[in-house]
Amino acid sequence: MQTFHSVAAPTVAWWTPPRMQPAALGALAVEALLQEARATPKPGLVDRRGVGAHHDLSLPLMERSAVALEPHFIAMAEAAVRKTLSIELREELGALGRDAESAMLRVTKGVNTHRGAIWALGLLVAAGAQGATSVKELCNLAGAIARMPDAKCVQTGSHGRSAQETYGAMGARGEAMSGFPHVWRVGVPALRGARLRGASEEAARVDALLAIMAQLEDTCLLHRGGRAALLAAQVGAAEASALGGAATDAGLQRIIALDQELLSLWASPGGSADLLAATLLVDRMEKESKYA
Ligand SMILES: CC(C)(COP(=O)(O)OP(=O)(O)OC[C@H]1O[C@@H](n2cnc3c(N)ncnc32)[C@H](O[C@H]2O[C@H](COP(=O)(O)OP(=O)(O)OP(=O)(O)O)[C@@H](O)[C@H]2O)[C@@H]1O)[C@@H](O)C(=O)NCCC(=O)NCCS
Ligand SMILES: Nc1ncnc2[nH]cnc12
Repeated sequence: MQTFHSVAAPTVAWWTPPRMQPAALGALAVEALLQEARATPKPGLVDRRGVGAHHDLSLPLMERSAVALEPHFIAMAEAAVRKTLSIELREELGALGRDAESAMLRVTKGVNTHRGAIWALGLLVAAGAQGATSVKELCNLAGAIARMPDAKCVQTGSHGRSAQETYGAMGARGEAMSGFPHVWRVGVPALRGARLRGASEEAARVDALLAIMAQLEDTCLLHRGGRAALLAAQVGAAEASALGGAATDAGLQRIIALDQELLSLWASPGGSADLLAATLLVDRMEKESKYA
């Protein structure tokens, strides 16, 4: 009779991917902002066609602003490497974010190009620096950081705040504190679904924006045009998606019609644009962490 000698199973050390380095995280954040700004056509927004519903923005200005933010995203990632998830980390990120806003205003000569994006992408970069790798982990950890108090954050009046008071909108703060649901549950699935259907990368990015616009309570739209503007954007984006999105003629026609509608309302979905950038960032961070 054959005897079997027991062989001790090799102890499997759970392999954890090395954390992405702050410099790499900063570069990915800027790349996401540049890809967002250049994606075309985006209803009401700055893109390669023009300036959308903005008198003070342009594609070159958005690009200069994005590039100027790289050292600030790196600094946020470095802070998240040095500190554990704590109020101290939250307060340091808040201070670094305000520094980034000041740098943005210096580069843009006072124009608000990326205030919301600094907030969203800063939190996600910090989450990546703390070792989160999957899309969901990144959004969950960024949400946990956002929910921490920042005693040094002076609550000034803002368009988002007034939209919150007038319409009860959650805004950028609420989106982050909820763990970026419009990124992991809406933007990333739309981006990856469009790619799987064979859409070009640019069309997939526009489709991700449409999916976000169709569901997001964007305080930029509320600030500019109230509920009418928000509804026009949500309905138009949903219709464009249902017609096949940016990879189809019918979808493109509806996108251009929506662009005209938003221009006539002088309304711009800046918050949705930020969450497209956040979608592109976490999509790439997850990929990079698999091959780190
Ligand atoms: C939490 C803060 C972002 C402050 O938020 P709050 O809502 O109080 O202040 P706002 O200045 O209104 O910033 C909100 C910006 O966030 C984007 N956004 C809007 N809706 C949403 C949403 N539902 N989810 C996610 N993000 C959203 C949007 O930002 C983009 O649009 C801006 C450009 O568009 P534009 O229409 O030109 O905007 P304006 O120039 O203001 O209006 P006009 O005069 O032209 O009509 C641009 O910012 C894009 O990024 C909203 O604008 C955070 O900034 C904060 O707390 N700051 C204080 C300092 C701090 O602690 N920072 C560090 C944190 S790590
Ligand atoms: N492409 C864009 N156009 C207008 N506002 C924005 N905020 C962030 N990205 C934007």
